[in-house]
Amino acid sequence: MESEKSPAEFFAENKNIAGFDNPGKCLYTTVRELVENALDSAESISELPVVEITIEEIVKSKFNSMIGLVDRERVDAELYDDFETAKAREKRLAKEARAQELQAKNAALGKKVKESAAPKGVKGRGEASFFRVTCKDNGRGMPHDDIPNMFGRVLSGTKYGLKQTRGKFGLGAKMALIWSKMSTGLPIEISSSMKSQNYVSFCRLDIDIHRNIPHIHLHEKRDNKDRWHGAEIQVVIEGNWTTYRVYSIIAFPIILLEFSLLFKHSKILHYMRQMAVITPYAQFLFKFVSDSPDKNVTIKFARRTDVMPPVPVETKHHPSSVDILLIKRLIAETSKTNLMQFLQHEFVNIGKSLAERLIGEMGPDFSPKMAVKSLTDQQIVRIHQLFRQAKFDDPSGDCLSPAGEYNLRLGIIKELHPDMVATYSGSAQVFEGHPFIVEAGVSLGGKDVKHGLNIFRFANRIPLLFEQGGDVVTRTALKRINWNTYKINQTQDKIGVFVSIVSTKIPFKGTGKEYIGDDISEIATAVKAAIKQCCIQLKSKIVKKMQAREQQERKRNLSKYIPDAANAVYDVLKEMAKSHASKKKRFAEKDVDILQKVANQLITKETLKEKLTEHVEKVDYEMALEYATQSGVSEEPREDIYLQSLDATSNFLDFHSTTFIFRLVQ
Ligand SMILES: Nc1ncnc2c1ncn2[C@@H]1O[C@H](COP(=O)(O)OP(=O)(O)OP(=O)(O)O)[C@@H](O)[C@H]1O
Repeated sequence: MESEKSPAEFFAENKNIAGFDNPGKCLYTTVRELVENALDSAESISELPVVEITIEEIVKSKFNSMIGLVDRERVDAELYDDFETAKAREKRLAKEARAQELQAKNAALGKKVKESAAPKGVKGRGEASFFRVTCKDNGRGMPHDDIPNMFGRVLSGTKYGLKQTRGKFGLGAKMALIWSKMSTGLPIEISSSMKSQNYVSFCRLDIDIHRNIPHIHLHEKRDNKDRWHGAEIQVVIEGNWTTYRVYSIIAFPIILLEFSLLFKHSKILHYMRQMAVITPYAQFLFKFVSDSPDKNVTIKFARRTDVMPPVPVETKHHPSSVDILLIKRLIAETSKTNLMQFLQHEFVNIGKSLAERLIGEMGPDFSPKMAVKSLTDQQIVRIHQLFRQAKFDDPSGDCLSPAGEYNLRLGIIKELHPDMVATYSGSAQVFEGHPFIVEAGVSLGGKDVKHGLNIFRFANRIPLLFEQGGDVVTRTALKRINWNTYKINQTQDKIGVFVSIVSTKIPFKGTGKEYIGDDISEIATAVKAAIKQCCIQLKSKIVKKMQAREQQERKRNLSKYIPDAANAVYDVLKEMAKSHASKKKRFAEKDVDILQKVANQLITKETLKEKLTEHVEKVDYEMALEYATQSGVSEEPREDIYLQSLDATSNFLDFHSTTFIFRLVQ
């Protein structure tokens, strides 16, 4: 018997496509999807995002009581997959303890800590943990009646226009709901309120996977006393939280180290940190809550700027970017009747005269007035072929919303505290009819940065954390940049490479859409150029720093010899003064003056030391001045200082000088 699969069923069976491959990834992807929806929502109403994410671990017994299942003790232990004999357990624990000790030692010595440091749980599928994930935002909210369909129907509605979006599949929260349905059977809870709405919509629903329709448990309006607007989504899923405070067990004293280890083990925290880099205008509060306090984490990623990139705007398709299916869809959905209007209105960069020329070129079967909906399959193929071969102006990048050089720089400084940073923002370019912009940052030094290359990749302003190896950014940074040329040591220095690509189409590779391939030469070239631009800026800073260091060293070396030199000169003067006193030798008038002062102790060793020190200082100052005038004071490395007001609504008054801006909060 033939049966048809609903889209929801299809994704339930192929959840790896949407990033739900294993419990760890499921928790990660759920958080990601909710955070990205929250940002989209706040940005869509130009509200500076405030996003709160809470992951609450629910132990199995608590979970069972939540669903009304009586917890049963294991009776027949050997029946279970994770059964371990007493001897095997002892062996494993000893091995783990040894590994931890070694780790602590290595970490204390500043050695690289292997990622596998987390103690592995015992083998078996029985390890399931449950998590309540809550994400609250201050965004647009959702219309009361639309909520069930927004969350409970996969692939609902077609997006007609084209624009830069954070999502990869248009599945996001729905996939999280399907996963909760599959792993815990619990519904999703949504609270939402739109601006100036006097009620909060509350909806508890799950999805009828077979019929691909929402199954509503409760949908009601509640009081909105606080005039809140935004959304709060809560879902309970099976997952895995892989952060272990390995060293807290053996009371390792350095908190900072613990923090960096935390980052090492948690993709979610990595993600949050990278999101904070690319979204410095948002405030994130991340909480992990469990029954064991040493596992709990609260991290606030503060907002550092009020400057938000513009909202990406919808654009029409570029003729060289469409395929046959898309042309058919555009024909089916267009409100235009004839071919001429269709070409002019449904694509960018086809004006009236170009439309006429194109139709002429299509052949005698085509005419400007012909009904567009009457085009045959063959005729559509002809149009497609012509679109592929004809020359069109490039699409403009105006519809794109890059992070902005200022924001990228701020983000890097606030999250990594590097010693040096350079950023660059390229102009819009095109691949296969899609505009794209590459922005880059390169930093040196900083907090929680390992030696060598640390690569941070962003696509449409979301961090990409998996499948780094094949990515165009990784490959370019590793293979096509000669770091030595820029006085950067590829293995010794702590190098941060940040590349953000925005486009109406990100050419992701792999089923998980976690990396951008290296095969699109336009993108590869732009990435290389952007990184190089940063390196060039850094090189001049590095050279200046080196010169400054040399100068300092010269001063230090000269100062080192001052006591000896003063002693030697003083001894000579003393001898001369003696000779003068005993009239053994005659001296010139002006020397006599000095020698008398030496004899009368008006010039001492100390005087000489003082004078020499003064001289070294003076020479050093003069050289520094000369150097600064030569290289231009304005080009001196300048560090930005940010003062954050306590009250975001305050008015500012800025004092501008050539070297700083002072902002007064009124
Ligand atoms: N926090 C939120 N605030 C307001 N609307 C939301 C929020 N989360 C989801 N939505 C609405 O629900 C819809 C469905 O969300 P979902 O994540 O399933 O798909 P998507 O956002 O369209 O796709 P993707 O997440 O892959 O970009 C969204 O398009 C949006 O309109």
